[in-house]
Amino acid sequence: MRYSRDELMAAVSGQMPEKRWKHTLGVMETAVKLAERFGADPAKADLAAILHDVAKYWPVKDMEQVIRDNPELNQDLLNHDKQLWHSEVGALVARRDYGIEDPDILDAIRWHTSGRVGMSLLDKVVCLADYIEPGRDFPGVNNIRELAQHSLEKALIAGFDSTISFLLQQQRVIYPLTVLSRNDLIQHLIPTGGS
Ligand SMILES: Nc1ncnc2c1ncn2[C@@H]1O[C@H](COP(=O)(O)OP(=O)(O)O)[C@@H](O)[C@H]1O
Repeated sequence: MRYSRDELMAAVSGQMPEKRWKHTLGVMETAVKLAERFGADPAKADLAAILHDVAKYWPVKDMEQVIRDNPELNQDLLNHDKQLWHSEVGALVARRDYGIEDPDILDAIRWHTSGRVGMSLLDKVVCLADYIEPGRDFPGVNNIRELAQHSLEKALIAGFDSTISFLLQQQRVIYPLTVLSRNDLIQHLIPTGGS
C-alpha cells in the first residue's frame, strides 16, 4: 500500500466536507463492529470504510469521464441517478490513486450503494454500516440497527427496502441492481422462496 492508514485518512478527508468525513468516521466505527460481530476482516472493513465515499464530491463531469474511460465499470450507470456513480468510481480511484489492491476491499467500495447479486461478507458489512452509522437519522433506522444485532442479511434487506420505498414514494427510477441484490438476499435467507 502506497499510503499509511493515517495518510490515507488525511488524503480522503481532504476530498470532502467535514460533515461527510464525520459520516465516514461513523461508517468506519460501525463497519469494524459489524465485521467483528459477523466474522468479516475488521482491518479490511476499516480500509473500505475510509475510502467508500472518496469520490462522492467529485465533479459529475470527472466521474462521467472515469466511467466512460473504463469499460469494466457498469456503463448502465450513466442512465441512472448520478448519486450512484461515486461507488464504482470510488473503487477505481482507490486502486489507481491510493494503491489499494485487495479485491475484497475494492468490491466493498464498489458495491456499497447498490449492492450486487452474491454480495460478499465484507460487501454486506460496509453497505450496512453506511445505512446505520451513528450519524444516520431516517425513518426506520433504529429498526435496521436492531436487526443488525443478530442478522446482517435481515438488516441489509431492511436497508434496501427503505431505499426502494423512499424512491417509490418519490416516483423515481430504482437502479435495478438494488432490487436484484435485495431479492438475492431474501432468496438466500429463505432458500425455498416459500412463505
Ligand atoms: N438503488 C438506487 N436507485 C436509485 N437511486 C438510488 C439508489 N440508491 C441510492 N440512490 C440515490 O442516491 C442517493 C444517495 O445514496 P447513498 O450514497 O446510499 O446515500 P448517502 O449519500 O446518504 O450516503 C439516494 O438518496 C438516492 O437518491
